[in-house]
Amino acid sequence: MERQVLRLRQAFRSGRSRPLRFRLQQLEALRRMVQEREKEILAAIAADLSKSELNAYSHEVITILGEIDFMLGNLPELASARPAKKNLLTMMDEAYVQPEPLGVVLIIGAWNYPFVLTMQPLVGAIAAGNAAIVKPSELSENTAKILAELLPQYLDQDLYAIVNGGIPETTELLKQRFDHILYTGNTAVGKIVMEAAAKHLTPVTLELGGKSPCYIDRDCDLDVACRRIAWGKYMNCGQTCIAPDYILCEASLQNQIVQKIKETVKDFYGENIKASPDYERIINLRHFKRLQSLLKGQKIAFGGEMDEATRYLAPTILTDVDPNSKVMQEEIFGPILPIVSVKNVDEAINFINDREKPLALYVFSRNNKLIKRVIDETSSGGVTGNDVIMHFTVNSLPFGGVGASGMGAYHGKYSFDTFSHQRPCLLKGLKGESVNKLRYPPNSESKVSWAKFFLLKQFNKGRLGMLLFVCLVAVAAVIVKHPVRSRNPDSVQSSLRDADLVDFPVSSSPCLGDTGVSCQLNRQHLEVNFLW
Ligand SMILES: NC(=O)C1=CN([C@@H]2O[C@H](COP(=O)(O)OP(=O)(O)OC[C@H]3O[C@@H](n4cnc5c(N)ncnc54)[C@H](O)[C@@H]3O)[C@@H](O)[C@H]2O)C=CC1
Ligand SMILES: CCCCCCCCCC(=O)O
Repeated sequence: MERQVLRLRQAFRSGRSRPLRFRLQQLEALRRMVQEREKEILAAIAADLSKSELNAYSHEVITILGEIDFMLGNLPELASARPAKKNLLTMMDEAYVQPEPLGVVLIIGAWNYPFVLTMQPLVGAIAAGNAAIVKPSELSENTAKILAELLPQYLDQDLYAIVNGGIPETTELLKQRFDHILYTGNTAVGKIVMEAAAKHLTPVTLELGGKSPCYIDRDCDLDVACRRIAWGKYMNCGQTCIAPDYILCEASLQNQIVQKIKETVKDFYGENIKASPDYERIINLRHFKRLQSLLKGQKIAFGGEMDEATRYLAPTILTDVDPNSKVMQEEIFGPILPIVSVKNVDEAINFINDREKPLALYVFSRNNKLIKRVIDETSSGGVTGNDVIMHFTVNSLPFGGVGASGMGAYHGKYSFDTFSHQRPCLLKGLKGESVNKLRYPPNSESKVSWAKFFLLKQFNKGRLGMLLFVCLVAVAAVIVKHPVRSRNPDSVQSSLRDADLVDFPVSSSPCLGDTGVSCQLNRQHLEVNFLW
């Protein structure tokens, strides 16, 4: 492992990953991989999640193609230096922010969208000019295997590597020094990752989970709301980090919601859900049993059927759910939808704020003011009003959690920024020492006062006037000493060129007190000297 990281670091040090042309070429190669090997990729995802290839395409492949296209189209702009605003002391200098790659980054993915959760960060890492190690989840073993096979065929092997394995391999990997780690997965492992990263002071992006609430207001089109919620909850068999975890609504809406979701499920998956190519299975027996245990003691208003052999768990709705029950204590990550009743929106807001900050928050209402109010008075990684999941698909929005649901964000420009250092650059000339005396010892009241003028823009009218006056005196002095012979601009210039050094010890002037300013005009330029 150590040698592998070293190999990548050496390749990064060679500077190969930095030129824009190289990054674009690698991104194009990645796009070629997705297009040319689409069948194998879809088959792997499908096998891991008992998913149709059509769903594998629309849940995963499409996102990656979109992300690559975004980067190819926007990289020149994202990677270019941005001019920075200057202060009075640096106005003659060059100031800009230059994004630079971080170095060797580690991407640890989860199993539920095994292609998206590893490849989307990789697109950002390549775009930003880094070397990267990708560690797919061992639970989605087919995707992990196909990635290990395909990536070296398309990408630079010394800069981008796949490491496969489970906890021992990841533990070993985490001992190495990286320049950034982006981890997707559960909160408990997130803490392990962060602890390991801390040993090297490695910054982390943690894409974690949580219970994403979904509030349905009384003033709402319930048909539309229930259709959208059913889509987001039951897609990938509920194994989506931003799936609506539970519904909050007034008790009177409960039965209608159950009825409408029930009808939608029939529309989506037909009478025989088990036979639907659009309905997936639970990833493994451990998760199946965990979900089974969440149903104990609950009122199942719809669904609940299961088959351990195939890890089938039907789309399920629980009603009158006690907020203290187990199903409301942990992220469900399965096709179980509890409904918790609240009296009104105030109680819903309090309910949300009494718990950990979720990864996503959903609000359904005809009343935009109510939606805005819920957004203003709560916190979550992301929000979608009158829909679910969809904020994930907008790559101009940062995707990430807050508090217990994670830290940092990615997608589109935010991926590029996550894997870049925004390096501040200030380029000065070697002239202007007279102004620089302001910051050199010994310090004085007068220097501090000038520093305030230059850096805090605390204009003191007298001081500003004095500065203008000094400049005027300087120009006047030149003219007196070397009268302009004609109005021809060329001769004015030659008069200035010929000028000897003109020196005005203005500080000695009684009217200027301790200003400490003198003016000099030499052959090249007028220089105001600060004699602090
Ligand atoms: N915020 C987001 O974008 C997403 C968050 N998630 C969250 O991820 C969770 C589901 O994923 P998991 O079951 O955690 O996926 P997982 O079991 O695939 O684990 C994630 C990664 O952590 C590694 N790992 C596991 N145990 C480890 C340990 N002890 N030390 C070091 N590495 C270890 C695994 O090898 C894997 O690569 C849910 O909570 C879900 O909400 C899932 C997808 C997206
Ligand atoms: C058009 C639908 C695309 C949905 C993709 C959702 C993947 C999110 C990853 C996650 O939340 O676990």
